[in-house]
Amino acid sequence: MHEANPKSFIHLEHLSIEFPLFHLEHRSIKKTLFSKASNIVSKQQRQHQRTGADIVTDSNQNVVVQALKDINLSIHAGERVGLIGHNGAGKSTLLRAITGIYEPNQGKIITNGSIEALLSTNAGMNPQLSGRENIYLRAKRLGLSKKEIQQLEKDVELFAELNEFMDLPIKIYSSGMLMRLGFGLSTAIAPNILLMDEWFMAGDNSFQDKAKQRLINIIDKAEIVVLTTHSLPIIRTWCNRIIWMKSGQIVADGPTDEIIDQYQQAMETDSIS
Ligand SMILES: Nc1ncnc2c1ncn2[C@@H]1O[C@H](COP(=O)(O)OP(=O)(O)OP(=O)(O)O)[C@@H](O)[C@H]1O
Repeated sequence: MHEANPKSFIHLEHLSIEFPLFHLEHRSIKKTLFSKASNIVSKQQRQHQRTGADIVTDSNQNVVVQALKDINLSIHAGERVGLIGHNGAGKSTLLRAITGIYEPNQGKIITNGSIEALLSTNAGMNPQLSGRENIYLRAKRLGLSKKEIQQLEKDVELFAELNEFMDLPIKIYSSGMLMRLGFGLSTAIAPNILLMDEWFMAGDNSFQDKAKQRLINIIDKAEIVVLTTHSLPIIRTWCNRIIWMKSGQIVADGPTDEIIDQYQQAMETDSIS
């Protein structure tokens, strides 16, 4: 396990993110949407296992999805955080906000330490460029030296096993080939802060084993890990802190066993009520 370095942190203050639904401007569509939404909400008010964020109108009368609502949170070096909650609770949005993909509507995101996000297989890659050129592109963004670039290229090439396809544009790759390249690139250099949206594993069995080993390697080296998953065994194995989200807000935050117990109790109560 990596030794805790007090320098890495994630600090979120009053973070809110809304997604405008521009195509829903027409009055009748809004009306239909809200009559449906209010029915769903009233049915689900007692339930923890709802789906999706709240849909509201903002002060300018635009229809928006409230993906995150006033999140206050600090994560420090040594923490392995699992984000849990229903589909659409805001887990991925939270990770994307930390990486800087989404701008906050309100609040602040302050981070310290290099960040790598395993969110999608082709994030940050240019489809017109070859696999090799995409490696150079990433290396340039990371500001690597000539020697480091050579190491990165060798490492990713060996891992991805794309042979002559390495020099062809990635737009012609199959999804499994893209996964090999994207995963190889994202896991080549251990970041201080590792963010993972579910555990992505694909391809044949030998690829899965290799991928798992690579993932374990960067998890061990990272000072902070934040991952979203619906798998409680994965969370129990890897996380020392759980943040339980519901409709864009934090419901509970604490040590893994404590929060998982609360979560399971809530699920049982819902299923028998
Ligand atoms: N680009 C977008 N435009 C509009 N709404 C969006 C957009 N991205 C996400 N949302 C909405 O924001 C809410 C939160 O989504 P998010 O992907 O963060 O949920 P999640 O907790 O990761 O869900 P899951 O467990 O299903 O992956 C959902 O209601 C989703 O529909």
